[in-house]
Amino acid sequence: MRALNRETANEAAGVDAQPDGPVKVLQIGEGNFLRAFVDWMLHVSRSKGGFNGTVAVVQPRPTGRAKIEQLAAQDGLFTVVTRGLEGGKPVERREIVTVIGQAFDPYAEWERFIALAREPELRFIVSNTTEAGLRYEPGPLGDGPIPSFPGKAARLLYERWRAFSGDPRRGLILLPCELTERNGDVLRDAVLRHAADWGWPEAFREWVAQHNRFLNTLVDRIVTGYPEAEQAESWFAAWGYRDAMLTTAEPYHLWAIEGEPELDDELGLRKAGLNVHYTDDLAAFRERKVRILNGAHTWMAAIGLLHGIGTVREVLEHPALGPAVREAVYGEIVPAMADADGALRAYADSVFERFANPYIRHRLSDIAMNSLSKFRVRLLPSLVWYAERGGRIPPRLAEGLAGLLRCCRVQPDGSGGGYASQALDGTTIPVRDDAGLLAIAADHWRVAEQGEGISGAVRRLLADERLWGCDMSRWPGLAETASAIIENWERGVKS
Ligand SMILES: NC(=O)c1ccc[n+]([C@@H]2O[C@H](COP(=O)([O-])OP(=O)(O)OC[C@H]3O[C@@H](n4cnc5c(N)ncnc54)[C@H](O)[C@@H]3O)[C@@H](O)[C@H]2O)c1
Ligand SMILES: O=P(O)(O)OC[C@@H](O)[C@@H](O)[C@H](O)[C@H](O)CO
Repeated sequence: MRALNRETANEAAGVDAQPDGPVKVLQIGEGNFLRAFVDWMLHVSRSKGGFNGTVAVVQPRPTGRAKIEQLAAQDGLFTVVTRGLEGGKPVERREIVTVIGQAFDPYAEWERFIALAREPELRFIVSNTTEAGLRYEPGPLGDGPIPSFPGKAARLLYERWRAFSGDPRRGLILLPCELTERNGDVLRDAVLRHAADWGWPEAFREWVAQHNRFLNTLVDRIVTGYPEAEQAESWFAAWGYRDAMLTTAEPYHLWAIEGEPELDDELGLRKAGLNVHYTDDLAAFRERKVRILNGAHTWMAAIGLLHGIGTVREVLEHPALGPAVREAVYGEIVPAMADADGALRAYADSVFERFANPYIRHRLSDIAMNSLSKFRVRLLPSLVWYAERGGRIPPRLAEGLAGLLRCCRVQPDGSGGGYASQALDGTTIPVRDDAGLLAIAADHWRVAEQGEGISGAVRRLLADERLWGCDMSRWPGLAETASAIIENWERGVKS
């Protein structure tokens, strides 16, 4: 069977996939989420006469090369299957997204990347590099590729400023989708720091600050990536083409953008009927989503993997872990939020309904990627709320922390840079996280295992501010509670 490309899209699905129109969006990130969220939205808008440009996609890290090459081999096309309940009725929709005009590896074609800055109609940069990628990383400026995402964005803006002689009308709108709090502000600050590090003129920095917009945004859609092989094969047989970039997603989607409604004139998203909000108060959207939905995910990922469980739904159906995650959310996370009222509980109800979507299998191993930085953003603020009040240690949040600490009992996996941990039954779990942070965690466990044992490892880990941005070992009772949970697990007392 033939692979998806312009020709097969036309023959097998009657899709005219000639992405014409100027490059208006540069997308830094080839991941499932951006493709099933931003690209899918722009595709919907374009098909309704809204957005009238194309997207150029590059990957943020060298490791994304295989994906970007696959996307390029498919002429930028990929399929999104939306599955779930809409108004109580099951839906399964297939769409071939046709908005990507080019996909290339910026590490292999750095000049081509820089040349995008000179595209007159370029207007937006969208990104998703996970919370780990949206970070200022000092480094030298050479002629070649810049490793970090903010560094790449800075270099690109500098080129644009030079190419258009600082024309205020050529500034860009940056829409980062990372789940970092005030992601637009973080990106702007990192870009300006790079500009200062690299000795670029004050006039450039002024142009960046005054004529480019770094908008804070909040994204919400459960995107579950490539489905199980059996499901994929049966779809391919029915569709008449194969698609290695296929991704599945739930029907629910929300993009809240801190900016004025007129932004929609260029994107056409709201006009196309998509659930996009332009708002001056992103905080409320963000807090409830990151703490409740993502917090529950991060909690389930570590504990579930340790217990040999593969998906979100299986955690919810587990006799002990299902009630435990609900207790974590309703009993500890919701009460620790600013407006702990009925609306938040209703939101939590809707989140558990989405988790239970019978059509999606959300893999814990996907959710677990970069769990250390996710924990800081998604669960730690709830834990801090209790620590600051000096009350009892919230047992379920402590359990989530214990799960993460135990998952971080890692060793190099022999692949040259990778790390692996072990589930409670001794099965290997690959751990994908920042290599520097994993090396720190591995070291604490290694030292403690020479005599101090689990409680020593936990104390060392909690005291290390490089992992959490604070010293969690100072919170009375936390280390003891987390150690006792891990010791119980190791003794065979499962959650
Ligand atoms: N999948 C979802 O349901 C969903 C929903 C909302 C938000 N998100 C966001 O999307 C991110 C990626 O999820 P995905 O489902 O697309 O996963 P994915 O594995 O398909 O893509 C991950 C992307 O992040 C990049 N990345 C990872 N670590 C990085 C680092 N340290 N520096 C730079 N880039 C890095 C990868 O190169 C890749 O482009 C999540 O962390 C989250 O912030 C995902
Ligand atoms: O995508 P990640 O890896 O940042 O986090 C995993 C999930 O919590 C996340 O993808 C949610 O499904 C998503 O944020 C829902 O909008």
